Amino acid sequence: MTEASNDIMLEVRDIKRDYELPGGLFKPKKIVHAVKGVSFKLERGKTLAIVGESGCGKSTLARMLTFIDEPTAGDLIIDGKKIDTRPGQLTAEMRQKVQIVFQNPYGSLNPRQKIGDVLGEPLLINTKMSAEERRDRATQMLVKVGLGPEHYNRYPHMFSGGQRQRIAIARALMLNPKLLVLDEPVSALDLSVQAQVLNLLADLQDEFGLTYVFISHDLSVVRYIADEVMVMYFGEAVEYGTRDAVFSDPKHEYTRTLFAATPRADVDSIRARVARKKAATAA
Ligand SMILES: Nc1ncnc2c1ncn2[C@@H]1O[C@H](COP(=O)(O)OP(=O)(O)OP(=O)(O)O)[C@@H](O)[C@H]1O
Repeated sequence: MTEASNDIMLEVRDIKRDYELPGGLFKPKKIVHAVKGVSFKLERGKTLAIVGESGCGKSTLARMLTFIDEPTAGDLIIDGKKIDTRPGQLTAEMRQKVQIVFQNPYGSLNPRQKIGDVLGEPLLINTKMSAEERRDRATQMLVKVGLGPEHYNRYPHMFSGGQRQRIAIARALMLNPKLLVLDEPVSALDLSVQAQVLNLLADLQDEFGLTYVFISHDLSVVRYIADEVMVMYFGEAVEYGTRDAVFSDPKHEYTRTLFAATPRADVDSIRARVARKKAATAA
């Protein structure tokens, strides 16, 4: 069913997610309203950053966008199609269209799997490609993310955190997705490595026309990467607008507090690093 304009990659309408915490003998069961009705539209090729402190519902939203969690209510429209989020209803095509990259580059790769197999697995499961075609595509993707063909036969422990995150990004791209949900993808990395991975994400976005939902608690990163910003607070979107509008004129008290708590130097230092890195790459 076509529902949205062609320019819109992702539309979320009043999405909610409740969790039921079991009660005990004398304790009634409790409902946690993790996401309380969030709506937004995101154009193709753009980045929406979702920001907020721990427990505000960012990861729950990310899990709903990537079909890991079923919404309690609300609609999800991806690439013009309304998604039937009930278990077992999702098409393989839609599953391939949306991929996720998690925060922890150490936990997200199987230590016993060679990198070539990590990258080849989605192709093995979802396509009819031959072993040689899978190998070629995995090797090409290694190069795209700034690694090399020589890394194909290595194991995850042989890589640094930044390299592992590059591998996780490569794996997410193997099936040509259109939408990438990045859940704190650089939070576990050193600042200089963060800048490199952010640059890589920006380059890949340009090259493949990707749309990003970028979850972060780090305002300096958000300021660099986002076209639009949503601030979540206790499961609600308390602020939503273009990056410049949100940063220059935050409407909600919580956003102002959040901004006041982030030293300006952090923002400037990461921007400067990214600019230096870009200049060095261009030279
Ligand atoms: N599976 C679950 N069962 C019960 N409650 C949950 C579950 N997952 C999340 N919650 C609750 O929902 C709320 C939102 O959690 P969520 O993990 O989405 O927040 P977050 O902003 O991503 O935080 P963090 O950055 O710490 O991951 C929290 O109160 C959390 O305890």
